[in-house]
Amino acid sequence: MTAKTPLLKVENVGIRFGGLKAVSDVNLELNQGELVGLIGPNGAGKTTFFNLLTGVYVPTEGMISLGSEKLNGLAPYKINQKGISRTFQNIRLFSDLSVLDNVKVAYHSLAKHSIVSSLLRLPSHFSGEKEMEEKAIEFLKIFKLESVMHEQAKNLPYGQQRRLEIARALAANPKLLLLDEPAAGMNPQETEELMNLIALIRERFSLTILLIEHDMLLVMGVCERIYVLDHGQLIAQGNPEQIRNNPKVIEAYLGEEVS
Ligand SMILES: Nc1ncnc2c1ncn2[C@@H]1O[C@H](COP(=O)(O)OP(=O)(O)OP(=O)(O)O)[C@@H](O)[C@H]1O
Repeated sequence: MTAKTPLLKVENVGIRFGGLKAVSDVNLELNQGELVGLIGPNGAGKTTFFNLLTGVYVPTEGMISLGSEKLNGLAPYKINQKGISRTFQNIRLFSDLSVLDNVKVAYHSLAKHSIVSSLLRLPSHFSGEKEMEEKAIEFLKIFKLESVMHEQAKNLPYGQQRRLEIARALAANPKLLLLDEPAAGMNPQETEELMNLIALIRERFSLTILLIEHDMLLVMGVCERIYVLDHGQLIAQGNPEQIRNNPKVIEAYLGEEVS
């Protein structure tokens, strides 16, 4: 990939559900290392767009590429292996497992030791497990979850569950991280901590991040560029200042109080 090749390229992508065009003719590019927002009113198609990027839905039109690889039609686990990870609007954790095991499970798909060595309990199985546990604990430190690593995930306060979800997504070592409303349900202090965490992980893991979020303080505070969806179509793109002052965006979404 040359410096000019975008990490993610989305060309004229759309999907139809019966008569509804949930996403239509979307063009979007993300460069390596960018932190970009995706905003829009309820039902605009934002989560559907993430589902298209991650292979949950196959586009009925257009092309999605990660670097030089086409992603259309690949199964979600393949797309994950190629470097796209996501979090969900409604938290999806293994609620009865410990915090540590939630991260270890995410590592398993990448583990070097083979199924055969695991089944036969060969030395390589144990060294692989140990390495995985050490890595998982390192992660939990970054997310300030080390002190609760033996708690069941379901017993964590909401803000910590959100952080654990991001930690799990990162365990797959993605190039591109898709965050679907990570601040939903958080109080202002948790949201601010999350903002700092997003900036930190972007630096630390050389990530590219696409962020769906309704909290405008968060979006405007961390994103370099923002795309705006309305009724499945992109109606604007630009830096936070341009988006804040765009009349179409104000009318469709932001309302006059934000301008
Ligand atoms: N599998 C599906 N079958 C039919 N319609 C769907 C399906 N998935 C999404 N839709 C429709 O597509 C449109 C876009 O929904 P989507 O959830 O992507 O919006 P959103 O921008 O993420 O909204 P919100 O901010 O409320 O999460 C909605 O009208 C929704 O009902």
